[in-house]
Amino acid sequence: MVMVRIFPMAANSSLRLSYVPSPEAAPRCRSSFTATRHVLSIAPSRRAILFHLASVNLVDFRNWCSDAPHAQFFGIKSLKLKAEMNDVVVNSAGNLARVSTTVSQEDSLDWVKKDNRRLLHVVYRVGDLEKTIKFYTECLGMKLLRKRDIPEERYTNAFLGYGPEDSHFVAELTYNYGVDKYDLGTGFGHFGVAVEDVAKAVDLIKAKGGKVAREPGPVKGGKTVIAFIEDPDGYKFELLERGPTPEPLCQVMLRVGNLDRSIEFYQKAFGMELLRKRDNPEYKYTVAMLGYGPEDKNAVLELTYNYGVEEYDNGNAYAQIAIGTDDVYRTAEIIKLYGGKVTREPGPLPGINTKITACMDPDGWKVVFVDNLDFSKELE
Ligand SMILES: C[C@@H](O)C(=O)SC[C@H](NC(=O)CC[C@H](N)C(=O)O)C(=O)NCC(=O)O
Repeated sequence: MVMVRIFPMAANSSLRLSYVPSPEAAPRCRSSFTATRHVLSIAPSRRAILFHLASVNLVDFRNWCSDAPHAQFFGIKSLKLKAEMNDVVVNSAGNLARVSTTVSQEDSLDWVKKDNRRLLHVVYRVGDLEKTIKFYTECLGMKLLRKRDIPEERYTNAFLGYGPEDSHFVAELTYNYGVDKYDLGTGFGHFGVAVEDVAKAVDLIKAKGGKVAREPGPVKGGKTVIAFIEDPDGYKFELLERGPTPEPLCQVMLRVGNLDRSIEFYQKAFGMELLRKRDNPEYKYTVAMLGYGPEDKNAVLELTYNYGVEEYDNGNAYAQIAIGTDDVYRTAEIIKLYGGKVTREPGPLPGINTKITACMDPDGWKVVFVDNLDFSKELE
């Protein structure tokens, strides 16, 4: 049996809820912690089902908590956890509608590593959607995956890439009605596209009338053959010569003012792995590759530090990277724990219902975390 305390909340009709296991339930849980704490010690996928897939009926939640097979989760692991769920809101229909958590740094590092994270898409603004779609499909060999028009918000999105969105990193172009020009700023670097033959790719792009900003040849200070081209809005694409890869759209390069600060933030707050760091003193810059898996199979973030440059203008053209997570609520708490600025509190997007949370990295680059299950529903 589980005792439930319900506290009316002053500001709205929601109720604040606190679960306290009864004396009989406590031994089964092997600790005297409250059931609210225990909930945080269960596998993220189960929590996701509980709190984030949909609103959960209060009776089902109570039954779930007192159900013997789940009680195994309430054991030793929960003793180690300092995490505490501090606010469960029950809406007027009796459904659990929102959960906010407080987590320790120690636990958060473990959790983010286990979360199912992947770079989903990079979002940026373009002045002429059809022109860009033509350029990406004809010059870069991308496919137009989907398009959505949101007339009430006066914008259209087009998703382009080298494979389906459920398994590939893709470009999400945004066209805002009537806006044909954006400021790229100085902080945005480029997108990376892996090709097997850079010279051949450049020839094709030239034949199609595309702009080549840097002819094919080994990168300065290295061996990889690269070239730079520009799309119709001036976004740079670095073509990188590599063998066949499942993820040709492979990099987003952003400039940062303090590389070690960024690496720490991306590792701790976003759970990314530092895949490699390379200093190029001859050309006075250092790059760090960060992501959720090896570079040959996954898209990565390339953060570049130019010696002595601590600030950039981020412009208004590049928007953000979206990352999948099993739990936007916990993600937001962890970002805050490491000093990240959450610019959109976790919760469902009006109209779409996909749960997201947004934040800024230390240089003001926006990152959005998207609920994995909601995202797959969006793609259905
Ligand atoms: C292989 C991989 O490491 C690269 O391609 S790095 C590309 C290189 N990057 C930079 O120079 C970054 C610093 C630069 N000042 C900036 O802020 O963009 C690059 O662009 N090389 C140019 C070249 O012609 O080789």
